[in-house]
Amino acid sequence: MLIQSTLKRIRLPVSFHTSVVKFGSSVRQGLILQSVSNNVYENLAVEDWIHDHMNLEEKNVLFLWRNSPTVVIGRHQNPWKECNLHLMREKGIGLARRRSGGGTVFHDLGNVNLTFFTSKKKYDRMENLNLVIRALKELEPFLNVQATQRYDLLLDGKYKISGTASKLGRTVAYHHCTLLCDADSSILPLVLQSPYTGIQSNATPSVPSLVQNLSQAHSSLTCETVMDAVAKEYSFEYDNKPHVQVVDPTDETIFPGISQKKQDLCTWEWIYGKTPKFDIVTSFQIFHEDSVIDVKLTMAIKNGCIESCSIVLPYQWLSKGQCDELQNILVGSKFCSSETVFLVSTLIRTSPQDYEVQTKWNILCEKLISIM
Ligand SMILES: Nc1ncnc2c1ncn2[C@@H]1O[C@H](COP(=O)(O)OC(=O)CCCC[C@@H]2CCSS2)[C@@H](O)[C@H]1O
Repeated sequence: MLIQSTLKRIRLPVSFHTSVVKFGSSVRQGLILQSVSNNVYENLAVEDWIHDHMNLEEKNVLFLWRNSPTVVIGRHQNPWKECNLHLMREKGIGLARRRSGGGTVFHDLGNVNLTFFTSKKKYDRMENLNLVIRALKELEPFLNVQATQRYDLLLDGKYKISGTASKLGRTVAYHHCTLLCDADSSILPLVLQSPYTGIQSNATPSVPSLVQNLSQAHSSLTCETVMDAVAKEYSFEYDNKPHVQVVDPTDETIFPGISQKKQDLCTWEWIYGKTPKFDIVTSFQIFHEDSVIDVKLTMAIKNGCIESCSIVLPYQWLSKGQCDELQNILVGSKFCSSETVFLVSTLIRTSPQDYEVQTKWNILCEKLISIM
């Protein structure tokens, strides 16, 4: 049966079989899946699942998905360098690290994501982007949209409407790209602007651009019309009737083992801990009881954990021993505000009833968590 050649290691349930059969038995097959979920971790888990389990030798897959407001960083990026984590927490905007490389983008329900899965041999980003351009031109024939050498899509030669990233496995590959249709363009530049200074890192930097929504150019270009048009063009490419299979990424009967994949993508160890090793070299001032204290902070952070920490300040303000106590408690801990608050409050509780020292540790703790 066809399904046996479709799947390498797993068995798909009946609902999937039916849709697969619908696409006939020709060698060129294109399956279109659309997620019902707006949860970034669930959608990234679908990508992982298809990458790990589907046989893409005789079948290409297009996955369409949208997320609630989230910043998505590349595999080798530093979130503290790429975005404003405080603003994101304040606004309830999530953070996800994807498996592919490249830069940082903002997603919300006005942004469509397209993932093109193929065998490694058939992987061709320009072909996919040309398909997207054709789809957009079906909707608005005079739309001025071009692909660049770095696989961005530009509107009117100037405004980025799509960014690309990809993952090449041993035999399979995927190319995924965004399409800004009607995203929140006022928050986008604010969340992608890091307020933190003094980060020294070799992590992949993003390449900022001027962005625009497609709906701003033509009100007809909404997420729905654009997704439909891309699905139509993709079907046309594979001589299929346009048929989009709606999938639920939490359905273990369709995607066995997917909840574990989602869990992996949600962990602190993946999102923050995978940040390439970096240093923070910075200085700041503390205003305390009519005096100004100059503080120099140097930290090395590896796997998201503080490997070394040096706080240099006038010892008349905080003795060397008290300063060392603070440094020592931080070394080995996560570079994370909740962990730092917990550790400093533990330090305060175990110390003698010295109110002045407790206040000073608290002030330093506030400064530290402001950069986390
Ligand atoms: N949603 C979206 N679409 C297009 N461009 C964006 C978007 N958000 C931000 N930007 C702009 O791109 C740069 C970063 O460009 P840069 O080239 O550095 O990175 C990318 O493009 C990565 C694209 C990843 C696509 C994946 C597909 C599914 S999961 S995420 C950023 O500073 C903004 O100026």
